[in-house]
This record gives sequence, structure tokens and C-alpha cells, in this order.
Amino acid sequence: MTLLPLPSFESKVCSLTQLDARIAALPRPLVFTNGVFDILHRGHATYLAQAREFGASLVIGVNSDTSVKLLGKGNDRPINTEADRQALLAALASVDLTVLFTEQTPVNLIARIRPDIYIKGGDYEIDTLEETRLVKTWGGKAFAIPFLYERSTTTLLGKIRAQ
Ligand SMILES: Nc1ncnc2c1ncn2[C@@H]1O[C@H](COP(=O)(O)OP(=O)(O)OP(=O)(O)O)[C@@H](O)[C@H]1O
Ligand SMILES: O=P(O)(O)O[C@@H]1O[C@H]([C@H](O)CO)[C@@H](O)[C@H](O)[C@@H]1O
Repeated sequence: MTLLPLPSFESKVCSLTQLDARIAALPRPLVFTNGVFDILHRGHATYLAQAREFGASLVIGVNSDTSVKLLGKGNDRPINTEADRQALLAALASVDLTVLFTEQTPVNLIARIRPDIYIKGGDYEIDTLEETRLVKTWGGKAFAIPFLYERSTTTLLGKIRAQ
């Protein structure tokens, strides 16, 4: 049997060592968002496609598995590993690069990338976030995108567990 090469989307998964060079090669304005994205759903896909429209490239900071544990989503979370969550996001046409962060918030990663636009979903009060304050220090902007589809990983897991 012929072994096929890895699909090209895998190249969008970026390590911290490669990060600065990969960011420098992306077109600006650069949009950044972050999250756990544990079980990818339609709300995520729509939100990320809309986020991409704010600029010329979209980078996602993905919470590492240890970082998810700090967020209080439950001892059994994440369901999907950091490698799988990154790869699924990278498979989306809207996404240009994914990179892990290991802390409770992505502020150190954002300080390194210096995005032009910071985006979160409408479940966040964007003006209260440290991320928003930070991007504004170099003239960046921050926006929250309202939900078009009421979906969540937690609801999906509840449905599965009720079977
Ligand atoms: N239904 C949705 N529509 C649009 N954006 C969403 C939706 N759900 C989550 N987001 C956004 O996607 C990003 C990742 O969210 P997150 O991983 O918390 O998803 P979730 O499905 O709500 O998960 P959980 O139930 O574990 O909190 C966040 O920026 C969040 O604002
Ligand atoms: O997937 P979530 O739970 O929406 O992502 C979290 O977002 C937090 C947000 O940026 C406010 O700080 C972040 O701190 C946390 O690490 C998750 O990425």
C-alpha cells in the first residue's frame, strides 16, 4: 500500500519555535482569536469564518491540555487532545495558523504576535478583557461577534451523556 503524504492543512499547525517567522509571513491586517474548541461545532465554524473577514489572515491561540485544566470546565475536559483540537481548526479554510498557549490566558502569546484585530464570541464582554486592553496599546482593535447558532461543547456533551 502507498503511504500518502500528510494533508497540507497540517502545515498550519505551528510550534512556538517557528512562530515569529510564520507570523511575519502572514498578510496584515492579522486577526487573532483564542479558545479551547474542544468539540468543534457549527457555532465555531461560523464564528471563525466571520472572524477571518475582519482582516487578511486568522491566527488561533489554542489552549493546551494543561491550560484547559485551569479553566474549570471539568476534570474530564478536554475531551479532544491539544494536537487533535489544533489539527481540526487547521483544517478549516478560514484559519491560517494555530498555535498552543499553556497559561490561563493568551496575553503573553498576544504580546508576542501583536495582532491588528482581537476577536471573541458574543459570550464575552469584550471591553472588560485584558486581551482588549493589550491590543489597544499598539493601536489594535477588539470585537465580539454575536452568536448565529446557539451551540456549545458543554451542551453536546450533556446530550451524549443523557443517551
Ligand atoms: N455557538 C457559538 N457561536 C459563535 N461563537 C462561539 C459559539 N460557541 C463558542 N464560540 C466562541 O468560540 C470560541 C471558543 O469557545 P469555546 O471553546 O468556549 O466553545 P464552547 O462550545 O462554548 O465550549 P464550552 O461549552 O466548553 O465552553 C470562543 O471565542 C467563543 O466565544
Ligand atoms: O474557549 P473559551 O473558554 O472561550 O476560551 C477562553 O478564553 C479566555 C478569554 O480569552 C478571556 O481571557 C481565555 O483566558 C482562556 O484561556 C480560554 O482561551
